Amino acid sequence: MDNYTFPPRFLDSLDHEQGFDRQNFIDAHQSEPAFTSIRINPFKHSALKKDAQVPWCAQGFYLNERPSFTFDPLFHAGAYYVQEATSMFIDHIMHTIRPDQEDPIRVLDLCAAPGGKSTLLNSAIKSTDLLVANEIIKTRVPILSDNLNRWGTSNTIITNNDPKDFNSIHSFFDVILVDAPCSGSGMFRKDPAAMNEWSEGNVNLCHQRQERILADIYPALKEDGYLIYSTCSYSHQENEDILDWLCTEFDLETVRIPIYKGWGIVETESPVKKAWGYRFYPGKVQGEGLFASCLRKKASSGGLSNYKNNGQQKLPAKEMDIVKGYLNQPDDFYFFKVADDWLAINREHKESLNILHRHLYIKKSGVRIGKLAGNDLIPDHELALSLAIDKSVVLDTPLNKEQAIQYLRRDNIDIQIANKGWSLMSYEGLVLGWAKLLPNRINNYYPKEIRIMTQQVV
Ligand SMILES: C[S@@+](CC[C@H](N)C(=O)[O-])C[C@H]1O[C@@H](n2cnc3c(N)ncnc32)[C@H](O)[C@@H]1O
Repeated sequence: MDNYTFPPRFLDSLDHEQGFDRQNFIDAHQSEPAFTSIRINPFKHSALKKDAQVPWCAQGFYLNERPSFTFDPLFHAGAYYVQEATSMFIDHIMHTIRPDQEDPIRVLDLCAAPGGKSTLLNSAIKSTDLLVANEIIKTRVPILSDNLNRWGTSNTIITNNDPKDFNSIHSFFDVILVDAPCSGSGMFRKDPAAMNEWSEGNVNLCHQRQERILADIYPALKEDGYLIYSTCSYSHQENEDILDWLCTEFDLETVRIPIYKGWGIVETESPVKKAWGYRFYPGKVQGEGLFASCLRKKASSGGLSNYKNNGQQKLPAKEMDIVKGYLNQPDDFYFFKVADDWLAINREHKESLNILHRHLYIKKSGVRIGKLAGNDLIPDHELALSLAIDKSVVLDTPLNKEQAIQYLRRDNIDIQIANKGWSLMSYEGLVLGWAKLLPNRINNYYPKEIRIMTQQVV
């Protein structure tokens, strides 16, 4: 990119940063293309074409060319997520702090939309662990839900809360990720227009907001629990200064994450408390700018709160039997109803769900199975994408690529049908959604909010 003009004072502000090489950084912005990378869904196997491996994430891969993801049915089926390679470092942190199978944990992704790091965390934990994915901005919750629905797991709760709403939930989470809103300089190569927004004043405002968010969420972290903090900014104030502030104001200690020299990641130390941080500079790594760090809450910082849960819905047993019939391992689930909808979440999370319900605004929990009309289930789209569905009890219609795109557009599907009733619509063995097969037509139930609306460029 030839006409790359960094904001005045931006490069000067980085000159003293550890590992910053001005010329190398400028060259990377002017001559290197932004990289395309995907992270595959370990729960949904497919024959995806992958090129080189992202060094710090076993499920991360670079693609030599950027395909049209919108027109790839495997993307809509949740076979992978398109994510910055550097963001995948959070996977390495998760595997470092939790190498073995232990007791179930609760993980919070506080600033979650659109859900890149939530799907990553979801892959890094077990189904007996819980993920709470929170997004403060209401209009950004649907994209977060869509991405997590595609991932297919049933151990996630999505909330729409301000960080301060978590203040009353003491010592609840074992891991909290704060992927904070920031000044965004790490994305300059992908989004040069963002350069016009950069100013020292904005960096300052971001710093203040980051402190507020972290102070609000701190009580919700358990003793011995981990706080992962990341930004896509290069500014010292939003990174190392925040670490110094955290280690001064709270009972937190720094956690060193092992890295290999060949990865090109710069390890930094905050000036006062010597807290470790990890900087990713284009030119040194194949990816965009990122800062990540990990802290641990000291064990002496106050006792664990005990939560009592007495909540139990009275549910009609006959209906429950019908609903259970659609899941693979129904005994692994706790079933509940919200209005007319039947939902299920991994049984271990019943108590957490009831506790969170008292404090937070829950937008989605576990998997929405559908509504009953008499003895028939009107299945929900979430059930189709879920790993929990028992495919042997429903019809499954395999589609070729052209038919899959017709389906994803909610167009008529060009196919002969022999059966009648609700059917999964699949592509290369992965489910895209539901359709109702009728004697002389197919009713397409792909949700209209997420249908493909653009024209394919050939
Ligand atoms: C860097 S983005 C998160 C990206 C996301 N973690 C991912 O990997 O896809 C920061 C998020 O913080 C949210 N946010 C903005 N202001 C916030 C605030 N005051 N408190 C908490 N979150 C905020 C934004 O809406 C945005 O979704």
